[in-house]
Amino acid sequence: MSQTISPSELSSHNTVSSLWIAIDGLVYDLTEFAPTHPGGLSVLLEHAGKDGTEAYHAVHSPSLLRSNLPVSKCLGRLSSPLPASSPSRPSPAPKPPLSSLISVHDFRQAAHTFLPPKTLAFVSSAATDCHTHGRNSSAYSDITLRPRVLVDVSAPVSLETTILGQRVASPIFVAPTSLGKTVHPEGEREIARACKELGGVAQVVSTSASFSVSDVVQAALDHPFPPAAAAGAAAAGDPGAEPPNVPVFLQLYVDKHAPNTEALLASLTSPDPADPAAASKIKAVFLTVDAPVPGKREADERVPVPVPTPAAAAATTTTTTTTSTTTTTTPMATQLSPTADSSGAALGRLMASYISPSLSWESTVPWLRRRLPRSVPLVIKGIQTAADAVRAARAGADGIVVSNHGGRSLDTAPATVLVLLELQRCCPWVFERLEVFVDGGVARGTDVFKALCLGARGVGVGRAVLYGLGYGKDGVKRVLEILNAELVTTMKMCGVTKLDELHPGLLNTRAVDHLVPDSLSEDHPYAKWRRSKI
Ligand SMILES: Cc1cc2nc3c(=O)[nH]c(=O)nc-3n(C[C@H](O)[C@H](O)[C@H](O)COP(=O)(O)O)c2cc1C
Repeated sequence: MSQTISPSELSSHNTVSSLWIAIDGLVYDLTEFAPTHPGGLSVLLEHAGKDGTEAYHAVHSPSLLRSNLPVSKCLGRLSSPLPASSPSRPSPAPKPPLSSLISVHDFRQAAHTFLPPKTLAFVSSAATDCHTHGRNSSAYSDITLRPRVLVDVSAPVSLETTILGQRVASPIFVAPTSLGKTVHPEGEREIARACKELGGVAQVVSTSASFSVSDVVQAALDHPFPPAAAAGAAAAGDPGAEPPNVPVFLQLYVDKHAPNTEALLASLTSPDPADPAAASKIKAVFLTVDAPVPGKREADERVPVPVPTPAAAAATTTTTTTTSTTTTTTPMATQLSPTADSSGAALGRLMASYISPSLSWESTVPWLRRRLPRSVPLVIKGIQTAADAVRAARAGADGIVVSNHGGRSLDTAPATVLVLLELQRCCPWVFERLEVFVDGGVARGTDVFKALCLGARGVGVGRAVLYGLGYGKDGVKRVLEILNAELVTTMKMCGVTKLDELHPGLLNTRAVDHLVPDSLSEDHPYAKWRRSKI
């Protein structure tokens, strides 16, 4: 790597057959890697022969290059720095003070005022007409509570429980979401710090996160214990008291190129003698199965693809890849302009190009089970029918997440709380065999309460956490604290002070019962399949 490379030499390697990019003053040969780049080849082509530093850091962690590319692909140092561009980004709108936000809805509204348009569209959008997205939430309000009164609820409520054998501070967990850096420069690492400060909230880290799961675990390990937990241990006079747990799970998208996934799992699960934490880096794997192809999220597709100003265009052709734009402040969006196609420019779709569409019960689940130590539970995320919950149990999964990707994958798929009811009706034994989780549309402590009453072991929150992340770790903490506090209030109002006292009898589901399938049959109850007529 002693070689120095001039800007003019760099600029001559700007094609698919020879694709070099400078990042942080070093020149990388990405020719072989480019076709498998998760964000697509065309993003790299935009930066080919140029300085991609800013675009790279907008979405990736500093360590990602080092961990994914052979050392030999770092060709040398750029002989002279490329002139810095002067992007004309509008300054972000001021944020309402954090202390003024007292509900998840407040956070959502606030995010609409300050997140850049492309980021907001990516985070908030859902598939096509957004029916499922809306019903995920509205189905919770159709289920009513049956409070018990004149019950002594003076005892403090502890939300501590276990998820997949891990001690957690709350049954509410952080659902996996991709590209955290589009919301906050520290992305998923900042979420990890918030989870630790809350005493060990479980966090599922996406394969498409801006930071690797190892980086996220490290951020949590490096972050100080919450003062309350430290004080509690000291007050108990127990120096050996267990520190707050760091329950980080990996959400897995299987790569079209299976060896990439195998290498990822091997690196995260095999004990590394030089790194005692390595063996415990991931406490479970959540295999996502509800997005074999990307959903059609029109709000995300529609946000205008930024058109570089003439000045910026000139700058990009001669010196730098950091385009200034007239329409957006999102660095990620500026990277993606050339990749917009006849379907639009959705970040979700562009990021999903590496995900394998050929997973199956027969091959994928046993293949994955063989690649994971027995101590690492396997959870299937994206179950939407009782029949598939049964398949997951029979395939040897340790858990399932009833999920429709927050309504981002297939519109008019059922609201997730209705699927929980379907499981209760058609295969109640699944709750004994597996840990059942649910996510989608959770915005209130009453929603969490209802899901727990229906047998959920934990309840995931996606967008709400990202809206909180707009304020960094304190925002994430506040979102989760609000939900925890609302859950405790609901429990006490319903005459309950312990999580294991929650049961379906605290709910009235009659308004939705007619929507819940009543059989495991794969057939329609009366419409007949006449294949010959098709
Ligand atoms: C911006 C965004 C990115 C997401 N990325 C992923 C992902 O990479 N992997 C995954 O399994 N689910 C992903 N999801 C789905 C969430 O894990 C979760 O199922 C969903 O957000 C729950 O619905 P909610 O947002 O209404 O809480 C994503 C959701 C959002 C909003």
